[in-house]
Amino acid sequence: MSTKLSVNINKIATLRNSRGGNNPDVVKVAIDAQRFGADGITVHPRPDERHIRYQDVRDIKKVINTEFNIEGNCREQKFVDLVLENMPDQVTLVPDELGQITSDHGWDTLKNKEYLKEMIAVFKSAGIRVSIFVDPVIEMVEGAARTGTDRIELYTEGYARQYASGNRNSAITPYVAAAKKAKELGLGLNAGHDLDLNNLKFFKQNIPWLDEVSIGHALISDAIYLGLENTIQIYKRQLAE
Ligand SMILES: CC(=O)[C@@H](O)[C@H](O)COP(=O)(O)O
Ligand SMILES: NCC(=O)COP(=O)(O)O
Repeated sequence: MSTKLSVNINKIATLRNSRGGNNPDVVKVAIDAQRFGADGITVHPRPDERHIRYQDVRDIKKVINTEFNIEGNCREQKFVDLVLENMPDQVTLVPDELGQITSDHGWDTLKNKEYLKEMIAVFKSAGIRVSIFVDPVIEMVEGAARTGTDRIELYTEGYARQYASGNRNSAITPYVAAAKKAKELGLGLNAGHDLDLNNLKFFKQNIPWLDEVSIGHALISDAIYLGLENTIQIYKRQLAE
């Protein structure tokens, strides 16, 4: 089964915002990343617009010819409105608290079951595929299945940290178990956060039915040395059967 690579371009916007102009141009990068082989573009407009701005989402939507994935916290009505206005292929719901430096946990799908059911229904009724950000915990995957979500996105920072410390077999174990449970329950399966050129191939080899990975920070960092086209092609080769 092929696994799609969705390139998260948040960090292009970080660089652009650091000088106040429009260089690098996030719309041009979205066009080129797709031309270079990305199967999708992911953006994560945060409430403080530290990188991707709400207007970027509108501008990028116009140039999408692959898949568009918008990530964010549906507790922000502004985010919900932005998603419904721009109708991406997928929305990924992430339980970020304000002021987090990055996303660092999945949903408690047991405590938030009714809330998630309500919000997922809003997007699904608009025809948008829904994925929810989940830790690799069996009970959380089972809870996700009860919310009506189409997919889960396994939060992979824990895997990346353990892999980097040399414990790749213990790193992958909870993710394989969670992925098997998701498959058993009929959930689509995405993964993301801190995936990189070192750890991606092993993750895919152990979870071959993975639908999509969304990768940003490491991929954009690698592109500084290797070039964006070359980097996207190298990442895609890590996902090849
Ligand atoms: C949800 C997740 O883990 C990432 O997609 C997130 O978009 C990273 O956000 P930053 O780019 O703001 O670190
Ligand atoms: N959902 C994960 C994502 O879009 C990118 O995360 P990262 O590769 O920037 O850590």
